[in-house]
Amino acid sequence: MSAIRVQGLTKCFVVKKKSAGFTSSLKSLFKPETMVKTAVHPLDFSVEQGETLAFLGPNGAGKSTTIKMLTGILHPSSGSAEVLGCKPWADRKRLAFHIGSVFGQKSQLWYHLPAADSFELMSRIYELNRMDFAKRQEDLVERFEIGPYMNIPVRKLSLGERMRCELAAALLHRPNIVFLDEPTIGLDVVVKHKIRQLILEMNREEGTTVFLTSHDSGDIEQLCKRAIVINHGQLILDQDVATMKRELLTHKSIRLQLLEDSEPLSMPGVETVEHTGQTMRLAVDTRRVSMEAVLARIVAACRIQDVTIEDPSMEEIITHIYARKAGVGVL
Ligand SMILES: Nc1ncnc2c1ncn2[C@@H]1O[C@H](COP(=O)(O)OP(=O)(O)OP(=O)(O)O)[C@@H](O)[C@H]1O
Repeated sequence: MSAIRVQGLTKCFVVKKKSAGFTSSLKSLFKPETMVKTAVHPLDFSVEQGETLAFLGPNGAGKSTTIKMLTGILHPSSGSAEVLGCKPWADRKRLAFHIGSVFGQKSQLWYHLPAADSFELMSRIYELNRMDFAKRQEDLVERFEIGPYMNIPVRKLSLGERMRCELAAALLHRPNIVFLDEPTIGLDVVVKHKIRQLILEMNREEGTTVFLTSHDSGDIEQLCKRAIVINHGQLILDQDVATMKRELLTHKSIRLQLLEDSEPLSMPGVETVEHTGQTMRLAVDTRRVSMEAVLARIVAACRIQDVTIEDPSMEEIITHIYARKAGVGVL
């Protein structure tokens, strides 16, 4: 059975037109002119129960608007959506018992209360049986290793500690689907890894469907089997992540800050994009050379002060998708 089925889903907003100049601004204050902005064009896709889907797109592409329609927060302008057999905006309350959500930039835990109090309140909201709640909480606390933080006000926790509590809270009522919006944003590498492991574990063991938005290609590669890319509210790619990785996530960028001037690095599969004094930027074609080999070569050839490794930006990936559709190579 499909966990999510979307057909011709659209969302338009009526927005005020911005006028330039003092007179026009004054006029629009009394008689505002409006225009219709289409945030989501007719969108069609479905997600199977237990799937792990990355829902991607650049800023303003329409991801949050789509998630808001799928969780019942927004009514669509047209089209239909079924989430676990419910029409989200009509059955919002019923659906809330079966879905969970984590928004990396927003907390669903009460900020001034310890997480334990939020868990208690949520158990009442979700009408959990006392015994089930106690057992589930114990399991999640152990699994997410959040025992030491449960009785500290959430505002005093580090971002990583809070995110583990957030995720555990979202899973308290055993949701069939979790909507994760940038769940690892701002976290360090170790905590990111831990959070990803926990999400995968829940997907494997409880069959939880994962609907993820992220700008972090590590989240996409490690968590999801399938990716949908939208741009300007339109679906432009629906493909498995392994293929996407092979075809689109093929380049990494290495930025180096050196302690002393060095010769340009010459290596097959590595292009020096920028080299001024002690800064260097390299583009690595990971199909031709492994990052391990490139980093080993850099360490042998240069004295490094700092190194940053970046994945292609969402904008670069989108340019590539369009170019590929048009039959032009870009990378
Ligand atoms: N309530 C609203 N009123 C008017 N326009 C809106 C409203 N909500 C969203 N939009 C517009 O709809 C478009 C899609 O926004 P949305 O927040 O869905 O994008 P997004 O893909 O989630 O972006 P981001 O990655 O930056 O969060 C944007 O152009 C945005 O300005």
